[in-house]
Amino acid sequence: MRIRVKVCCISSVEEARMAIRAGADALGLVGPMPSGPGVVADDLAAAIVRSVPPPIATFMLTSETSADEIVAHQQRVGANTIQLVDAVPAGTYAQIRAALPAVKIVQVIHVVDERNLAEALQAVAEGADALLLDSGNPTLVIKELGGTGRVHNWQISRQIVDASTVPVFLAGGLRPDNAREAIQTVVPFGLDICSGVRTNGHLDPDKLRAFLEAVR
Ligand SMILES: O=C(O)c1ccccc1N[C@@H]1O[C@H](COP(=O)(O)O)[C@@H](O)[C@H]1O
Repeated sequence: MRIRVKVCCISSVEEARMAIRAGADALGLVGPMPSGPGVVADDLAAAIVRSVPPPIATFMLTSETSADEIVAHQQRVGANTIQLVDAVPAGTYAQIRAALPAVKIVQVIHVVDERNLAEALQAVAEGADALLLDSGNPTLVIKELGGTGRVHNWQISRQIVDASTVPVFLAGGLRPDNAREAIQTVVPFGLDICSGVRTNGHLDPDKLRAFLEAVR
């Protein structure tokens, strides 16, 4: 199966073009977050979304947890996919779907221990279109909701992939030199990458090429 690649933390129309030229299937735009290096303002995210041609998917990362705020965020940015980087109350997906029927919902699970398997299956049961397994720590006073550059326990991620009935993306500390091992260990639907293809915060065409070569 062809592994899908989502290039996250896109911060300009030029970076979006570079990622698409290199072979990205999806782009990530990081909204306001309690921490992390990849945040872009909503108006810039909206301009990037408008520049992206089909069939490339645009994922809007949101740390909002109420349906009204999540819907308002999507309406400012216009992305076709919402990536929820924090846990949301039961019933939130249904409320989002009622307001935005054409928009896909991806739930992030921050993988720490075996308890995350139940959390992942609950998100699937609630109707998430896909899962994304990352390495944040939402229990910190200042929440870490992604963009950590750290890998997590891939054996737990593999258990989630095996149990999930929806596609699962793997994120967290992925780089050109660990991408193949990640695919072999976790067998995800796709990989999601931010810091591993950047140099001094900028998307690096050489690292991006090396990553895509390693993956495909
Ligand atoms: O990048 C950020 O600033 C960020 C902040 C809060 C939530 C998510 C964020 N980025 C996402 O984190 C993954 C993993 O990043 P990395 O590859 O470990 O650096 C990234 O793919 C984005 O989806």
